Amino acid sequence: MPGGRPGGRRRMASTVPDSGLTGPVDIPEPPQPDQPKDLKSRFNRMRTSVSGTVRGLPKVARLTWQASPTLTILLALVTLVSGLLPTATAYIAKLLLDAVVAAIQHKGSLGDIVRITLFQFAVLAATAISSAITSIAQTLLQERMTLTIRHQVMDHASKLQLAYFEGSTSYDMLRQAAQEAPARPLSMMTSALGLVRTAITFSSMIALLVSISPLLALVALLAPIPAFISQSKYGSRAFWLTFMMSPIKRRMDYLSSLVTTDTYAKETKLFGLGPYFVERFRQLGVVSYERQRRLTVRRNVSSTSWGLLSTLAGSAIALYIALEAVGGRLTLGDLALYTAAATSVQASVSGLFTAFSGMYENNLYLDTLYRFLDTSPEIVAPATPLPIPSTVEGHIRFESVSFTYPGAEEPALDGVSFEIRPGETVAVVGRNGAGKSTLFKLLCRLYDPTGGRILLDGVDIRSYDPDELRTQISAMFQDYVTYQGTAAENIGLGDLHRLVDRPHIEDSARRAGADERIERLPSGYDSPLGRWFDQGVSLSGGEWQKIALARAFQREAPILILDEPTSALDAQAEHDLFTRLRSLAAGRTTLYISHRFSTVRQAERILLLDHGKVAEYGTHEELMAAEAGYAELFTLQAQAYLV
Ligand SMILES: Nc1ncnc2c1ncn2[C@@H]1O[C@H](COP(=O)(O)OP(=O)(O)OP(=O)(O)O)[C@@H](O)[C@H]1O
Repeated sequence: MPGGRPGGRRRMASTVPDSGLTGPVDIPEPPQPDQPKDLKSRFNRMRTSVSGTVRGLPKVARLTWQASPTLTILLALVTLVSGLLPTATAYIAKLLLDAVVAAIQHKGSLGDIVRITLFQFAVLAATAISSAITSIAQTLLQERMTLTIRHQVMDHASKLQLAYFEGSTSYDMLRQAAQEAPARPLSMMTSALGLVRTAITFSSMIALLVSISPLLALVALLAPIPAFISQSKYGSRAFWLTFMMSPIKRRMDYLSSLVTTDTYAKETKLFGLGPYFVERFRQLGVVSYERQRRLTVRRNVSSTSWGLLSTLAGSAIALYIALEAVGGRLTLGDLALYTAAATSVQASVSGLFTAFSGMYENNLYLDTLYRFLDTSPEIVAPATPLPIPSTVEGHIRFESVSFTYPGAEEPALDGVSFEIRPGETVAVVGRNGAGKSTLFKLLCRLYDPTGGRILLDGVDIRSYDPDELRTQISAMFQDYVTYQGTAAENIGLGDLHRLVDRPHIEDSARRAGADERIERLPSGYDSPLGRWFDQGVSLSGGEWQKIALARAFQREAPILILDEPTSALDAQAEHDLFTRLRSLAAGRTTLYISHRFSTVRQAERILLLDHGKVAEYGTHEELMAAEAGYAELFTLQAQAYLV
C-alpha cells in the first residue's frame, strides 16, 4: 500500500518531509533541475540519456531471452518484417493507381490491376498476421517475465536483513521493485523493437522517395523537425511532472488509505476524522489537478503549434507535387506515394520519440530493480561457517554488546554484558525503550551488534550460518504475525518440518493454552482464521496471541525467547501459561520479557535494563535485597494491587 502500512510503525517515505495531515496543501514544487539551456548542453544531456538507456538494453534482452528464447526470436522477426510493410503498402498503392491511370488511357491491362490487387491483399494479410503474432508473443512474454521478476524480487527480499525493511528509502526501493518493475522489461523491449521497426519503415520510405525525387525525400525528412523539437522539450517535462507530483500523490494515497483501510477505520470513526481526511484529500486533489492541467495544456498547445508548421510544409510540398503531376512530370501514383510517405515519415519521427522516451522511463524503473537485486544481504554466513553442534546446550553470553539502529543517534544497547547458564530461565525487564526487544533481536541475529559479541556455547554467533542459528531458537515477538490461514497452518508454520504434523500441532496448541478455543471453532484446526476468508473466524487479541505462542512452541529448540508473551492474555490464562512454562522451559534456556512483576519473579534470574545498559542482574531475592531499581518497580506494582 503506498504511503503507509496498516498497523505499521514505519515513517513516510523520505521524499515526504511531513505527513501532509496538517499544514499548507500547496506543497512547493521541487525546483526544476537547473541545467544550462544552450544547444551544446542540451545535446550532451540527450547523449547521456540515450547512452544510459541503450546501456540498459542488453540486460533487458537477457531477461526476455531467459523468459523464452522462441518468443523473443519470433517477436524480433515479426518486428523486422512489419517495419517494411507500411512502405510496401504505400508502394503498392502507387502501383495500383498508376496501373488504373494506364488502363484508363488504354496503355495498361486489367491483368496488371488484378496482379497488383492480389499482391496488395498479400501485404495486408501479412500486416494483420504480424500484428496478431506480435500481440500473442507480447502477452505470453509479459506473463513469463512478470513471474520471473517477481520470483527474483521475492527470493532476494527473503535474504535481506531486517534493517533493510525498516529504512524508508530501502523499503521504497523494494516496493518499487516489487510493484512497478515486473511490467517494465517487456515494455522496454517492445519500445526498443518498436524503435527498430519505425527506423526500418522510416529508412525504407526515405529510400523509396529518393527513387522518385531526392528533393522530395529531403523535404519529407526535414518537415517533421519542428514537431520533433517540441515533443522532445515537453517529453522531458513529463518526467519532471511525475517527479514533481509525487509528494502530493503520496500524501493523497496516505489520506485515502487512512479512510479506506480496515485497521484504521475504527480510530478514524471514533475520533470523527473521516470528513477531515476527506477534505484534505480534496484540497490536495485540487492542487494536483491544477498542476497537471497547466502542464497538459501548455504541452499540447506548444506541440500542436509546432506541429502545424510541419503540416504547412507538408501541404506546400503536396501542392508542388500535384502541380508537377498536372504538368506530367510526376505520375498520380507518385503523388499518392508521396502523401503516404510524408504521413508515414512524420508518424515515424514522433513514433521514434515516443518509443525512446518510453524506453528512457522504463529504464529508470529497471535501474531501481537492478539496484535492488544488486543489494547484498548484510547478515550472511561467513565464508566457512561453523556447523551448529548437534546438541546446543544454550549457554548464552553477551560481552560488551552495543547496538545503534541505522540512522539513530543514541545506542539502543550500550556495553551490555551478562551470562545465562544452559537451561536457565531469565526475565528481562525495564522501562519502555530500554532495549529489551533489541536484545532479543540481536540474539536471533536479526541485526549484528555494532560493538562487542554474543556467544552461544562459547562461540561467537556470527561464526554460524544465521539460518542454522535460528533453527536453534523458538521465538515469539511482540508484533507477531496473524497468518490468513487455518488454525493448524498458523501453528504449523513455526516448524516447516512439522507443517502438517497434526498431533504435534495439537500438542503445541495445548502447551500455549490455545487448544480449547481451536476445538470450539466450526472446523476445529482446519478453520480458516482472519477476514480474508469468507468463512474466516475473527479471533480476539488474546486468542491470536495464544496461537502465536503455539507457533513458537511448535519448534522444539534449545533456546526459547518470548517477548511479552502474555500482554494480551487474561489473568487466568497468564497464570496458567507461567505455570506450564516451568515444564515447557525444562532443559531449554528461556528468556522472556514481561512488564508484570508477578510473572517476572518466577524466573530464576532477572535482568533489568535501563537506557540500554544492564542496571541489575540476579535472582528476585537478590534484587529485592539490593533495594534498587528492580525493588522499586516491584514494590510500586505490588502496592497498586494492594490498595
Ligand atoms: N527498528 C528500529 N529502528 C530504529 N530505532 C528503533 C527500532 N526499534 C527500536 N528502536 C529504538 O531503540 C530503543 C529500544 O527499543 P526496544 O524495542 O528494544 O525497547 P523495549 O525495551 O523492548 O521497549 P518496550 O517495553 O516498549 O517494548 C528505543 O528507543 C526505540 O526507539
